[in-house]
Amino acid sequence: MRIVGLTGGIASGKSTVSNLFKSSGIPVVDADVVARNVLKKGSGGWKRVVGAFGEEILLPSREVDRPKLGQMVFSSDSKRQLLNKLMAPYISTGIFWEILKQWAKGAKVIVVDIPLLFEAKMDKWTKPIVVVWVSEETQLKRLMERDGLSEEDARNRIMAQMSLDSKRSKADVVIDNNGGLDELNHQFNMVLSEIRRPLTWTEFWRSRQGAFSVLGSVVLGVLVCKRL
Ligand SMILES: CC(C)(COP(=O)(O)OP(=O)(O)OC[C@H]1O[C@@H](n2cnc3c(N)ncnc32)[C@H](O)[C@@H]1O)[C@@H](O)C(=O)NCCC(=O)NCCS
Ligand SMILES: Nc1ncnc2c1ncn2[C@@H]1O[C@H](COP(=O)(O)OP(=O)(O)OP(=O)(O)O)[C@@H](O)[C@H]1O
Repeated sequence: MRIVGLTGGIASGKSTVSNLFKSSGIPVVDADVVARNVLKKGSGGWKRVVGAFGEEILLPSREVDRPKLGQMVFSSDSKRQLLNKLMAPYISTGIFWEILKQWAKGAKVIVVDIPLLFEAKMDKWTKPIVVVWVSEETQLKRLMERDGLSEEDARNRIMAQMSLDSKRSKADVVIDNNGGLDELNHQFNMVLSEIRRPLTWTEFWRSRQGAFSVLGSVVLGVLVCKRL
């Protein structure tokens, strides 16, 4: 199985690119969705986070007040590091299960959309790594517009991540998303053909088909040996 890493910065366009992959029939594991499930009321992650940050981060429904928690962690490095530490094991386990589900379904190529792929050192599990890059100016503008944030809040969120230029330097494939959606589509089609190229042998052995081939060969080998 080929596990493509999709990353970038906040509001650089990862979800937009993820949706293009999904429309092309490629399954996507979304780390933000996994992280949201980790914070659902009553879950193990919720208990740890509420234990550390206190009940003031809860809404009357006892769900986490995400904008409030966001405000706290994106304006304090130590609080953000604490949240990352508490949630990381749940998020990585959640991502692992989602990948396993796709493996069991027989997917040959999957995309994992992880905003903090490099920061969380998960990059070694994915190949190739696609970085959706935009200039700081575009990033700030799109983030403020999409989330209705002040410039200060938007800058705090951008500063909480590794710079997009550093991420670009670690990428196997870069999508420059400064232009419009037509331009993005054009680049995406090139990335898609790269990602759909035949699996390498290593990728094949990692797929469900590869594992069954190994199992089949072993069973056949044993049966042949028994007859000798
Ligand atoms: C702080 C929280 C509650 C804010 O929730 P909110 O709904 O406002 O934002 P959302 O979850 O949609 O995240 C939006 C974007 O913020 C960025 N971001 C989220 N968490 C972090 C973080 N800890 N450090 C840096 N950037 C982050 C990502 O680019 C993400 O795509 C939430 O982001 C969270 O639980 N973060 C910790 C979990 C995490 O690390 N998520 C990233 C997945 S790898
Ligand atoms: N090429 C583009 N032209 C114009 N707007 C775009 C383009 N690509 C993305 N956008 C817009 O920019 C905003 C951010 O994009 P998107 O939500 O895909 O980013 P993201 O990287 O997934 O963000 P996050 O890290 O917060 O999940 C959205 O409002 C989206 O519609």
